[in-house]
Amino acid sequence: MSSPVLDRPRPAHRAADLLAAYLPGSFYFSSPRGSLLADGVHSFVRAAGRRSHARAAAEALDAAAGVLAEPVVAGAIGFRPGAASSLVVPAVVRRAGAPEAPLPGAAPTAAGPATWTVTPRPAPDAYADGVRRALELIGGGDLDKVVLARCLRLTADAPVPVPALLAGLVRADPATHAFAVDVTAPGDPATRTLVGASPELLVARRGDRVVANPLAGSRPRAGDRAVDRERVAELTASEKDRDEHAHVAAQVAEVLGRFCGELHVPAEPEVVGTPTMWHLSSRITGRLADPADPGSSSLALAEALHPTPAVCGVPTARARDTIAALEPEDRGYYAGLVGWTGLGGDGEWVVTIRSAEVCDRTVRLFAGAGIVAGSDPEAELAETTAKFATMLRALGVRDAAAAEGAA
Ligand SMILES: C=C(O[C@@H]1C=C(C(=O)O)C=C[C@H]1O)C(=O)O
Repeated sequence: MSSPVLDRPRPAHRAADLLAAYLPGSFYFSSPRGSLLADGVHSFVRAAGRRSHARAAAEALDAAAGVLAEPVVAGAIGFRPGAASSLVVPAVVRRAGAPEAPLPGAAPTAAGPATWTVTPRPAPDAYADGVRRALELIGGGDLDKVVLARCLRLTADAPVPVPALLAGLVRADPATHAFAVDVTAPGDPATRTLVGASPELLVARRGDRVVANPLAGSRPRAGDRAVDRERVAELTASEKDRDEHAHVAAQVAEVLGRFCGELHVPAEPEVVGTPTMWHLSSRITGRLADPADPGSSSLALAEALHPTPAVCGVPTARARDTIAALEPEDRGYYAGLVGWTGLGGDGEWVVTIRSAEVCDRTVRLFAGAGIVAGSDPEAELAETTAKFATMLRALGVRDAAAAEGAA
Protein backbone atom coordinates (compact mmCIF):
# COMPACT_ATOMS: atom_id res chain seq x y z
CA MET A 1 0.00 0.00 0.00
CA SER A 2 1.47 3.37 -0.95
CA SER A 3 1.75 6.16 1.57
CA PRO A 4 0.19 9.47 0.53
CA VAL A 5 3.02 11.28 2.30
CA LEU A 6 5.74 9.50 0.31
CA ASP A 7 3.84 9.93 -2.96
CA ARG A 8 3.71 13.67 -2.65
CA PRO A 9 6.61 15.37 -4.48
CA ARG A 10 8.66 17.51 -2.13
CA PRO A 11 10.86 20.44 -3.11
CA ALA A 12 14.49 19.51 -2.73
CA HIS A 13 15.55 23.01 -1.73
CA ARG A 14 14.23 25.82 0.43
CA ALA A 15 13.24 29.03 -1.36
CA ALA A 16 15.62 31.02 0.84
CA ASP A 17 18.53 28.75 -0.18
CA LEU A 18 17.90 29.40 -3.87
CA LEU A 19 17.81 33.14 -3.30
CA ALA A 20 21.02 32.98 -1.25
CA ALA A 21 22.70 30.92 -4.01
CA TYR A 22 21.93 33.49 -6.73
CA LEU A 23 24.99 35.04 -8.38
CA PRO A 24 25.08 37.42 -11.38
CA GLY A 25 24.98 35.24 -14.48
CA SER A 26 22.36 32.90 -12.93
CA PHE A 27 18.64 33.08 -13.73
CA TYR A 28 16.37 33.59 -10.71
CA PHE A 29 12.58 33.69 -10.76
CA SER A 30 10.19 33.44 -7.83
CA SER A 31 6.45 33.91 -7.44
CA PRO A 32 3.61 32.59 -5.29
CA ARG A 33 3.82 29.48 -7.53
CA GLY A 34 7.43 28.66 -6.61
CA SER A 35 11.10 29.55 -7.06
CA LEU A 36 13.55 28.58 -9.77
CA LEU A 37 17.31 29.10 -9.89
CA ALA A 38 19.15 28.15 -13.07
CA ASP A 39 22.86 28.14 -13.81
CA GLY A 40 25.10 27.55 -16.78
CA VAL A 41 24.12 27.35 -20.44
CA HIS A 42 23.25 24.07 -22.14
CA SER A 43 22.15 25.94 -25.30
CA PHE A 44 21.16 29.42 -26.47
CA VAL A 45 17.66 29.98 -27.85
CA ARG A 46 17.39 32.44 -30.73
CA ALA A 47 14.27 33.32 -32.73
CA ALA A 48 15.91 34.12 -36.06
CA GLY A 49 13.86 35.58 -38.91
CA ARG A 50 10.12 35.01 -38.62
CA ARG A 51 10.44 32.09 -36.21
CA SER A 52 8.74 32.82 -32.88
CA HIS A 53 10.57 32.54 -29.59
CA ALA A 54 8.11 29.78 -28.66
CA ARG A 55 9.08 27.73 -31.76
CA ALA A 56 12.78 28.22 -31.09
CA ALA A 57 12.22 27.28 -27.43
CA ALA A 58 10.28 24.11 -28.34
CA GLU A 59 13.09 22.99 -30.66
CA ALA A 60 15.76 23.70 -28.03
CA LEU A 61 13.77 21.80 -25.40
CA ASP A 62 13.34 18.79 -27.70
CA ALA A 63 17.07 18.77 -28.41
CA ALA A 64 17.91 19.00 -24.69
CA ALA A 65 15.37 16.37 -23.62
CA GLY A 66 17.72 13.44 -24.14
CA VAL A 67 20.54 15.15 -22.23
CA LEU A 68 18.95 17.03 -19.34
CA ALA A 69 16.49 15.49 -16.88
CA GLU A 70 14.04 18.39 -16.78
CA PRO A 71 15.00 21.04 -19.34
CA VAL A 72 13.50 24.52 -19.28
CA VAL A 73 13.93 27.63 -21.40
CA ALA A 74 14.42 30.67 -19.17
CA GLY A 75 15.11 34.33 -19.79
CA ALA A 76 13.72 37.63 -21.03
CA ILE A 77 12.42 39.13 -24.28
CA GLY A 78 12.44 42.88 -24.97
CA PHE A 79 9.45 45.12 -25.70
CA ARG A 80 9.75 45.86 -29.43
CA PRO A 81 9.35 43.28 -32.19
CA GLY A 82 12.91 42.21 -32.98
CA ALA A 83 14.24 43.59 -29.68
CA ALA A 84 17.05 41.80 -27.86
CA SER A 85 16.20 38.58 -26.07
CA SER A 86 18.19 36.40 -23.72
CA LEU A 87 16.67 32.94 -23.62
CA VAL A 88 18.73 29.88 -22.77
CA VAL A 89 18.31 26.25 -21.82
CA PRO A 90 20.27 26.35 -18.56
CA ALA A 91 22.57 23.47 -17.66
CA VAL A 92 21.31 23.14 -14.07
CA VAL A 93 17.89 23.99 -12.66
CA ARG A 94 16.96 23.99 -9.00
CA ARG A 95 13.37 24.51 -7.81
CA ALA A 96 11.77 25.30 -4.48
CA GLY A 97 8.50 26.57 -3.08
CA ALA A 98 7.39 30.20 -2.94
CA PRO A 99 9.50 32.63 -0.91
CA GLU A 100 8.36 32.90 2.71
CA ALA A 101 7.55 36.15 4.43
CA PRO A 102 10.53 37.39 6.45
CA LEU A 103 10.37 37.00 10.22
CA PRO A 104 8.76 40.01 11.88
CA GLY A 105 11.43 42.49 12.96
CA ALA A 106 13.91 41.38 10.31
CA ALA A 107 15.65 44.61 9.42
CA PRO A 108 15.21 45.76 5.83
CA THR A 109 18.62 46.42 4.36
CA ALA A 110 19.12 48.57 1.29
CA ALA A 111 21.44 47.04 -1.26
CA GLY A 112 23.10 50.05 -2.43
CA PRO A 113 26.02 52.32 -2.78
CA ALA A 114 25.87 55.62 -0.89
CA THR A 115 25.91 58.25 -3.62
CA TRP A 116 23.90 58.39 -6.81
CA THR A 117 23.47 60.75 -9.71
CA VAL A 118 20.05 60.55 -11.35
CA THR A 119 19.36 61.67 -14.93
CA PRO A 120 15.74 61.54 -16.08
CA ARG A 121 15.02 60.82 -19.78
CA PRO A 122 12.98 62.74 -20.74
CA ALA A 123 12.92 65.50 -18.11
CA PRO A 124 9.70 65.33 -16.05
CA ASP A 125 8.20 68.40 -17.82
CA ALA A 126 8.90 66.88 -21.22
CA TYR A 127 7.17 63.66 -20.11
CA ALA A 128 4.05 65.65 -19.19
CA ASP A 129 4.24 67.32 -22.65
CA GLY A 130 4.34 63.84 -24.20
CA VAL A 131 1.18 62.93 -22.28
CA ARG A 132 -0.50 66.09 -23.67
CA ARG A 133 0.50 65.06 -27.20
CA ALA A 134 -0.89 61.56 -26.60
CA LEU A 135 -4.15 63.12 -25.37
CA GLU A 136 -4.37 65.09 -28.64
CA LEU A 137 -3.99 61.86 -30.62
CA ILE A 138 -6.63 60.20 -28.44
CA GLY A 139 -8.90 63.25 -28.89
CA GLY A 140 -8.39 63.03 -32.68
CA GLY A 141 -9.71 59.48 -32.65
CA ASP A 142 -6.38 57.87 -33.69
CA LEU A 143 -5.85 56.05 -30.45
CA ASP A 144 -7.89 54.78 -27.48
CA LYS A 145 -5.04 54.15 -25.04
CA VAL A 146 -1.26 54.43 -24.96
CA VAL A 147 1.17 53.66 -22.16
CA LEU A 148 3.92 56.28 -22.00
CA ALA A 149 7.03 55.48 -20.01
CA ARG A 150 9.97 57.52 -18.80
CA CYS A 151 13.45 56.45 -17.84
CA LEU A 152 15.93 57.22 -15.05
CA ARG A 153 19.63 56.68 -15.63
CA LEU A 154 21.45 56.26 -12.34
CA THR A 155 25.17 56.16 -11.70
CA ALA A 156 26.49 55.05 -8.31
CA ASP A 157 29.84 55.65 -6.63
CA ALA A 158 30.42 51.86 -6.48
CA PRO A 159 29.24 48.73 -8.34
CA VAL A 160 25.64 47.81 -7.57
CA PRO A 161 25.47 44.48 -5.67
CA VAL A 162 22.79 42.66 -7.66
CA PRO A 163 22.32 39.67 -5.26
CA ALA A 164 21.58 42.06 -2.37
CA LEU A 165 19.25 44.09 -4.61
CA LEU A 166 17.33 40.94 -5.61
CA ALA A 167 17.14 39.74 -1.99
CA GLY A 168 15.82 43.16 -0.94
CA LEU A 169 13.07 43.00 -3.58
CA VAL A 170 11.94 39.55 -2.38
CA ARG A 171 12.10 40.64 1.28
CA ALA A 172 10.02 43.77 0.54
CA ASP A 173 7.28 41.68 -1.12
CA PRO A 174 7.62 37.87 -0.95
CA ALA A 175 4.42 37.54 -3.05
CA THR A 176 5.88 39.49 -5.98
CA HIS A 177 7.29 37.97 -9.18
CA ALA A 178 10.98 38.58 -8.56
CA PHE A 179 13.55 37.98 -11.24
CA ALA A 180 17.19 38.42 -12.19
CA VAL A 181 18.32 37.57 -15.72
CA ASP A 182 21.71 37.87 -17.40
CA VAL A 183 21.16 40.19 -20.37
CA THR A 184 24.81 41.03 -21.07
CA ALA A 185 25.16 42.44 -24.59
CA PRO A 186 28.26 42.67 -26.80
CA GLY A 187 30.26 45.71 -25.69
CA ASP A 188 28.99 45.77 -22.10
CA PRO A 189 31.88 46.50 -19.74
CA ALA A 190 30.54 44.01 -17.17
CA THR A 191 27.67 41.60 -16.62
CA ARG A 192 24.35 43.33 -17.32
CA THR A 193 21.44 42.04 -15.24
CA LEU A 194 17.74 42.64 -15.67
CA VAL A 195 16.36 42.62 -12.13
CA GLY A 196 12.91 43.44 -10.84
CA ALA A 197 9.75 42.68 -8.87
CA SER A 198 6.77 42.61 -11.22
CA PRO A 199 3.25 42.57 -9.82
CA GLU A 200 1.85 41.55 -13.23
CA LEU A 201 1.44 37.92 -14.29
CA LEU A 202 1.28 37.78 -18.09
CA VAL A 203 0.39 34.08 -18.10
CA ALA A 204 1.10 30.91 -16.14
CA ARG A 205 0.27 27.42 -17.36
CA ARG A 206 0.10 24.14 -15.46
CA GLY A 207 -1.26 21.16 -17.37
CA ASP A 208 -4.39 22.38 -19.15
CA ARG A 209 -4.95 25.28 -16.73
CA VAL A 210 -3.94 28.83 -17.53
CA VAL A 211 -4.11 32.03 -15.54
CA ALA A 212 -3.39 35.64 -16.51
CA ASN A 213 -3.62 38.61 -14.20
CA PRO A 214 -3.63 41.92 -16.07
CA LEU A 215 -3.32 45.13 -14.06
CA ALA A 216 -4.15 48.68 -15.14
CA GLY A 217 -5.51 51.68 -13.28
CA SER A 218 -3.31 52.76 -10.39
CA ARG A 219 -2.89 54.88 -7.28
CA PRO A 220 0.26 55.27 -5.18
CA ARG A 221 0.11 53.57 -1.76
CA ALA A 222 0.23 56.23 0.97
CA GLY A 223 1.28 54.02 3.88
CA ASP A 224 -1.49 55.50 6.03
CA ARG A 225 -4.54 53.27 6.55
CA ALA A 226 -7.20 55.98 6.30
CA VAL A 227 -5.64 57.62 3.25
CA ASP A 228 -5.15 54.25 1.55
CA ARG A 229 -8.77 53.29 2.20
CA GLU A 230 -9.80 56.50 0.41
CA ARG A 231 -7.43 55.84 -2.49
CA VAL A 232 -8.73 52.31 -2.97
CA ALA A 233 -12.33 53.56 -2.93
CA GLU A 234 -11.47 56.32 -5.40
CA LEU A 235 -9.64 53.88 -7.71
CA THR A 236 -12.55 51.42 -7.60
CA ALA A 237 -15.02 54.16 -8.55
CA SER A 238 -12.89 55.98 -11.16
CA GLU A 239 -14.43 55.79 -14.65
CA LYS A 240 -11.10 56.76 -16.22
CA ASP A 241 -9.22 53.95 -14.46
CA ARG A 242 -11.94 51.38 -15.15
CA ASP A 243 -11.79 52.33 -18.81
CA GLU A 244 -7.97 51.98 -18.77
CA HIS A 245 -8.36 48.57 -17.14
CA ALA A 246 -11.17 47.34 -19.41
CA HIS A 247 -8.95 47.72 -22.51
CA VAL A 248 -6.39 45.33 -21.01
CA ALA A 249 -8.80 42.76 -19.57
CA ALA A 250 -10.74 42.60 -22.87
CA GLN A 251 -7.64 42.04 -24.99
CA VAL A 252 -6.18 39.40 -22.64
CA ALA A 253 -9.53 37.57 -22.58
CA GLU A 254 -9.83 37.75 -26.37
CA VAL A 255 -6.33 36.30 -26.91
CA LEU A 256 -6.68 33.52 -24.30
CA GLY A 257 -10.12 32.72 -25.71
CA ARG A 258 -8.41 31.58 -28.92
CA PHE A 259 -6.54 28.87 -26.97
CA CYS A 260 -9.06 27.93 -24.28
CA GLY A 261 -12.17 25.75 -24.32
CA GLU A 262 -13.26 27.32 -21.03
CA LEU A 263 -12.49 30.85 -19.86
CA HIS A 264 -13.53 32.75 -16.76
CA VAL A 265 -13.30 36.55 -16.89
CA PRO A 266 -14.39 38.40 -13.74
CA ALA A 267 -17.22 40.86 -14.36
CA GLU A 268 -15.55 43.50 -12.18
CA PRO A 269 -11.86 44.23 -11.47
CA GLU A 270 -10.64 44.04 -7.87
CA VAL A 271 -7.95 46.15 -6.22
CA VAL A 272 -4.58 44.57 -5.40
CA GLY A 273 -1.72 46.22 -3.51
CA THR A 274 2.06 46.14 -3.68
CA PRO A 275 4.24 47.85 -1.06
CA THR A 276 4.21 50.97 -3.28
CA MET A 277 1.03 50.90 -5.44
CA TRP A 278 -2.66 49.97 -5.72
CA HIS A 279 -3.86 48.51 -9.02
CA LEU A 280 -7.12 47.40 -10.61
CA SER A 281 -6.67 43.68 -11.31
CA SER A 282 -8.53 40.95 -13.23
CA ARG A 283 -7.60 37.33 -12.58
CA ILE A 284 -8.58 35.50 -15.78
CA THR A 285 -8.51 31.70 -15.70
CA GLY A 286 -9.07 29.08 -18.37
CA ARG A 287 -8.60 25.52 -19.58
CA LEU A 288 -6.69 24.91 -22.78
CA ALA A 289 -8.63 23.30 -25.61
CA ASP A 290 -5.56 21.32 -26.74
CA PRO A 291 -2.82 21.23 -24.11
CA ALA A 292 -0.74 18.79 -26.20
CA ASP A 293 -0.43 21.37 -29.00
CA PRO A 294 3.10 22.89 -28.89
CA GLY A 295 1.42 26.14 -30.00
CA SER A 296 -0.21 26.31 -26.55
CA SER A 297 3.01 26.34 -24.50
CA SER A 298 3.26 29.01 -21.81
CA LEU A 299 5.75 30.91 -23.99
CA ALA A 300 3.47 30.67 -27.05
CA LEU A 301 0.61 32.07 -24.94
CA ALA A 302 2.87 34.82 -23.58
CA GLU A 303 3.99 35.80 -27.09
CA ALA A 304 0.39 35.87 -28.29
CA LEU A 305 -0.57 38.15 -25.38
CA HIS A 306 2.41 40.51 -25.69
CA PRO A 307 2.23 43.48 -25.72
CA THR A 308 -0.96 43.86 -23.71
CA PRO A 309 -2.52 47.31 -23.42
CA ALA A 310 -1.09 47.42 -19.86
CA VAL A 311 2.28 48.38 -21.39
CA CYS A 312 1.46 49.35 -25.01
CA GLY A 313 -2.07 50.47 -25.90
CA VAL A 314 -5.11 50.20 -28.19
CA PRO A 315 -4.93 49.75 -31.12
CA THR A 316 -1.59 48.00 -30.61
CA ALA A 317 0.22 49.15 -33.77
CA ARG A 318 -0.79 52.83 -33.34
CA ALA A 319 0.21 52.73 -29.69
CA ARG A 320 3.58 51.18 -30.56
CA ASP A 321 4.24 53.92 -33.14
CA THR A 322 3.23 56.60 -30.62
CA ILE A 323 5.60 55.13 -28.04
CA ALA A 324 8.44 55.13 -30.60
CA ALA A 325 7.68 58.74 -31.51
CA LEU A 326 7.22 60.15 -27.99
CA GLU A 327 9.66 58.20 -25.79
CA PRO A 328 13.26 59.36 -26.27
CA GLU A 329 14.85 56.27 -24.70
CA ASP A 330 14.52 52.77 -26.21
CA ARG A 331 12.69 50.53 -23.71
CA GLY A 332 15.07 47.61 -24.12
CA TYR A 333 13.80 44.82 -21.88
CA TYR A 334 11.35 47.07 -20.03
CA ALA A 335 7.69 46.19 -20.78
CA GLY A 336 8.76 42.90 -22.38
CA LEU A 337 8.39 39.48 -20.79
CA VAL A 338 10.45 37.39 -18.40
CA GLY A 339 9.98 33.85 -17.16
CA TRP A 340 10.44 30.19 -18.02
CA THR A 341 8.76 27.42 -20.02
CA GLY A 342 9.26 23.65 -19.69
CA LEU A 343 9.19 20.64 -21.98
CA GLY A 344 5.44 19.97 -21.65
CA GLY A 345 4.58 23.66 -22.06
CA ASP A 346 4.08 24.53 -18.38
CA GLY A 347 5.67 27.76 -17.23
CA GLU A 348 5.23 31.27 -16.00
CA TRP A 349 5.81 34.64 -17.71
CA VAL A 350 5.46 38.09 -16.20
CA VAL A 351 5.41 41.58 -17.65
CA THR A 352 8.84 43.20 -17.21
CA ILE A 353 7.86 46.21 -15.10
CA ARG A 354 9.20 47.54 -11.75
CA SER A 355 12.55 46.47 -13.13
CA ALA A 356 16.01 47.81 -13.94
CA GLU A 357 18.98 46.93 -16.09
CA VAL A 358 22.07 47.00 -13.86
CA CYS A 359 25.60 47.06 -15.28
CA ASP A 360 28.46 47.71 -12.88
CA ARG A 361 27.80 51.20 -11.42
CA THR A 362 24.94 52.10 -13.78
CA VAL A 363 21.22 51.42 -13.56
CA ARG A 364 18.55 52.12 -16.16
CA LEU A 365 14.95 51.94 -15.05
CA PHE A 366 11.58 52.79 -16.55
CA ALA A 367 8.07 53.41 -15.33
CA GLY A 368 4.99 54.03 -17.43
CA ALA A 369 1.38 55.07 -17.07
CA GLY A 370 -1.68 54.33 -19.20
CA ILE A 371 -3.08 57.39 -20.98
CA VAL A 372 -6.76 57.45 -21.96
CA ALA A 373 -9.26 60.28 -22.55
CA GLY A 374 -9.51 62.14 -19.25
CA SER A 375 -5.91 61.47 -18.11
CA ASP A 376 -4.20 64.36 -16.32
CA PRO A 377 -0.53 64.88 -17.38
CA GLU A 378 0.65 65.86 -13.88
CA ALA A 379 -1.14 62.89 -12.27
CA GLU A 380 0.41 60.51 -14.83
CA LEU A 381 3.85 61.97 -14.10
CA ALA A 382 3.23 61.44 -10.36
CA GLU A 383 2.14 57.86 -11.08
CA THR A 384 5.44 57.09 -12.83
CA THR A 385 7.35 58.63 -9.91
CA ALA A 386 5.44 56.38 -7.50
CA LYS A 387 6.14 53.30 -9.64
CA PHE A 388 9.89 54.03 -9.59
CA ALA A 389 9.79 53.65 -5.79
CA THR A 390 9.81 49.81 -5.94
CA MET A 391 13.30 49.76 -7.43
CA LEU A 392 14.64 52.97 -5.90
CA ARG A 393 13.84 51.81 -2.36
CA ALA A 394 15.50 48.45 -2.98
CA LEU A 395 18.54 50.24 -4.41
CA GLY A 396 18.68 52.46 -1.33
CA VAL A 397 18.21 55.65 -3.34
CA ARG A 398 16.62 57.99 -0.85
CA ASP A 399 14.52 60.91 -1.96
CA ALA A 400 14.72 60.11 -5.65
CA ALA A 401 12.23 62.86 -6.51
CA ALA A 402 14.69 65.41 -5.11
CA ALA A 403 17.61 63.67 -6.84
CA GLU A 404 15.66 63.73 -10.11
CA GLY A 405 14.73 67.39 -9.68
CA ALA A 406 18.37 68.27 -8.97
CA ALA A 407 19.67 66.44 -12.03
C1 LIG B 1 3.61 50.40 -17.14
C2 LIG B 1 3.69 50.09 -15.85
O1 LIG B 1 2.67 49.51 -15.16
C3 LIG B 1 1.50 49.08 -15.83
C4 LIG B 1 0.54 50.16 -16.00
C5 LIG B 1 -0.43 50.40 -15.05
C6 LIG B 1 -1.34 51.61 -15.17
O2 LIG B 1 -1.22 52.34 -16.15
O3 LIG B 1 -2.15 51.85 -14.26
C7 LIG B 1 -0.59 49.52 -13.96
C8 LIG B 1 0.12 48.38 -13.87
C9 LIG B 1 0.95 47.94 -15.00
O4 LIG B 1 0.18 47.16 -15.85
C10 LIG B 1 4.94 50.29 -15.07
O5 LIG B 1 4.98 49.92 -13.89
O6 LIG B 1 5.91 50.82 -15.64
